[in-house]
Amino acid sequence: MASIPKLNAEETFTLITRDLDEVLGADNLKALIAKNDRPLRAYWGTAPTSRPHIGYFVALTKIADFLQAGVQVKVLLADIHAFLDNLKAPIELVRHRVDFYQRILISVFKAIGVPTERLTFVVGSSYQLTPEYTMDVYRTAALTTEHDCKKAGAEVVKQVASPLLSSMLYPGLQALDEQYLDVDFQFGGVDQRKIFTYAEALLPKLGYAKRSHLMNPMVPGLKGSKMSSSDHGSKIDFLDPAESVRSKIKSAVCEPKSTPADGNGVLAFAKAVLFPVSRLRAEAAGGEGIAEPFVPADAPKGTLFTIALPEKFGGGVLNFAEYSELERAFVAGEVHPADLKKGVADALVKLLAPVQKAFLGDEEWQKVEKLAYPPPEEPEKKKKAKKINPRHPPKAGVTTAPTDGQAAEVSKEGAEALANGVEKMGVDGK
Ligand SMILES: N[C@@H](Cc1ccc(O)cc1)C(=O)O
Repeated sequence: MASIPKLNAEETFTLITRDLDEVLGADNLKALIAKNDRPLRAYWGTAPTSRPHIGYFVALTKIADFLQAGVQVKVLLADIHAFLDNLKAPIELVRHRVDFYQRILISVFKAIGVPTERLTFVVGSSYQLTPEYTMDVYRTAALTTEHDCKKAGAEVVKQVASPLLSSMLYPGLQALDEQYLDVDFQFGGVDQRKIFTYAEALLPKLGYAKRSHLMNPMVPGLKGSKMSSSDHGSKIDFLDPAESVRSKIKSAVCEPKSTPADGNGVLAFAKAVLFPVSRLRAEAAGGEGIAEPFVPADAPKGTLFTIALPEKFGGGVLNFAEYSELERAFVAGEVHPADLKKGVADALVKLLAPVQKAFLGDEEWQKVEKLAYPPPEEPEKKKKAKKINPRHPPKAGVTTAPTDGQAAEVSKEGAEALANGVEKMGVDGK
């Protein structure tokens, strides 16, 4: 990243907050910037659950802005949060995921030109198990109603019919992290908003300072809804091969003349990811520079996104210096959905190429990936292990043969259902 000429207070604030959806506590940040007696400190946290998808580009690109503005940034790999989130994954598995996430995040940061040596990676359990932190978890529990926990976690914590107590602790721990990571602001997607406002109310009650909160917009999934880790058709993973990236974009929702507000996920992705990443690359190349490799070297100066038109329709290239130009042209019907998709797929494939190359050239990382995301058990075997003779159903409270390495208790309802010959099992709530 090219070093930027020293910014004044206003420019610093503008750079820190550009492209964001919302800022809570802006005055506090402005005051710290104006005081200018130490660098600002911030963190972004991620809970290593499912494979990270390309929606993460938004946050990672924004982190590049923070670094450019001189902010010291910590990346929290929130292993305990992943464990708490109704995941039912053993903590050992989560630890492999931490390893996987750290590798992939570093690789993606490098792909977009972020100086990773200026980031500090912190694993949650490295400080969340100390007596001080633990006592603060209890203090938090004693200050928070069940209603407030549920409300705070509604958009973040996995919603299930019968939530585990662990999922209630999740927002409180996230609030405490601001204190223990010693930051001025926490950064995250706008989906974290309810946890952020809860943290603003909680920390002063514990005698700690209220922090500022910066929120990036969410990238809609390719089907027009929020990009979600559990919806495979709507999300593209960082390690998806080029063919799969192309075919997912091809089948994405992209009605002619529609905008992101109408649910056009392809345009929304160009807006939230491709233009900002490209701008970052152009800035790194020295302001006037070209955002190679996304933009061909011979494109006019200032081009951030190009669409190569098919030869059979006359060929040629469309160049865009700003997202608004692309949206205008698309809404005017000057750009066909198929061409937009092709342009977006070309740029994304180029963006992901170095990440895949790094993965394929790193045996250690491949081993970690297998440990972090073991292939699902064969359905045949699973069925066998779970089979219980309905003539001799286990009694309530009796432990059955474990199916996934953990002892499973049969609930009263489950035992009754079995005794009645009902198929559904009440084993361990699964
Ligand atoms: N809640 C964040 C993860 C996170 C966990 C702990 C934190 O302190 C911060 C962030 C997510 O949805 O991914």
